[in-house]
Amino acid sequence: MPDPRLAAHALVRRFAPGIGVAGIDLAVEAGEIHALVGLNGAGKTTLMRLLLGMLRPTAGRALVHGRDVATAGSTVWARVGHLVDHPLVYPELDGHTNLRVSARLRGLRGAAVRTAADRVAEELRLTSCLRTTAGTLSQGNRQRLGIAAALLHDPTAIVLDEPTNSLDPAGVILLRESLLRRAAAGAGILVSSHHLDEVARIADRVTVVNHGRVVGALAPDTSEIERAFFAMVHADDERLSR
Ligand SMILES: Nc1ncnc2c1ncn2[C@@H]1O[C@H](COP(=O)(O)OP(=O)(O)OP(=O)(O)O)[C@@H](O)[C@H]1O
Repeated sequence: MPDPRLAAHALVRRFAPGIGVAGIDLAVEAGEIHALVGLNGAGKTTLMRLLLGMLRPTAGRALVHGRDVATAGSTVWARVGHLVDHPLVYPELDGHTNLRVSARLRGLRGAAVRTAADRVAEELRLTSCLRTTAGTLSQGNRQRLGIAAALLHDPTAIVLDEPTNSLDPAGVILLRESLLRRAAAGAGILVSSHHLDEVARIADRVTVVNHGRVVGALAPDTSEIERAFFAMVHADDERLSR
């Protein structure tokens, strides 16, 4: 079996005030949408930042396309797309220039830059934002632009931290369709969300994180998935408080 697109092996990240990630094993396979759910502060963003090499682990390993993130080279990162923390958007540039800059940063050159920018703008219905300075866009349109910048080079490993934040219902649907299409084409996608209904619609696997650890998995077709989520988290809290 080929390497997972993304993998965590006994990943730990401690911070001075406490623990962010306390020993997580996780894999995101090709063709899969893998959702991370957890309460605020559970460790989802920290795990994603470790998988993207934005944070160094205290212990354990993070792999992207089978390579340790600490030593992965530019050809490996050129096949990764991410939106973690804030959309990677330059506020003083217009939408189209932002997309072209992103394409270049991802290694695209020549005519491929414009083609990729135009295609993703069409896919995420961004055409009306292309001539507008990004800093003056609404929060939701800035988020769409950030998602477009993360996806325009057709990455095979995708990491999106709460991508539906600020999106309107039309944006949520466009993102859903885009991720399903990309997974069907072989991308491995890790996505965090607080919207369990949306997660249930798109995810192949739902991993529940609590206090920096994986505490279980929910089948996406679980009826009353919110109730099942809270039951799992509360059971873990109870175990820890004993
Ligand atoms: N740079 C940092 N310095 C200190 N502590 C941090 C840092 N980053 C994260 N933490 C802590 O690590 C824990 C996990 O945070 P993280 O942001 O990963 O959670 P999360 O699941 O993404 O939460 P949310 O749903 O609120 O985005 C929290 O206790 C947080 O305070």
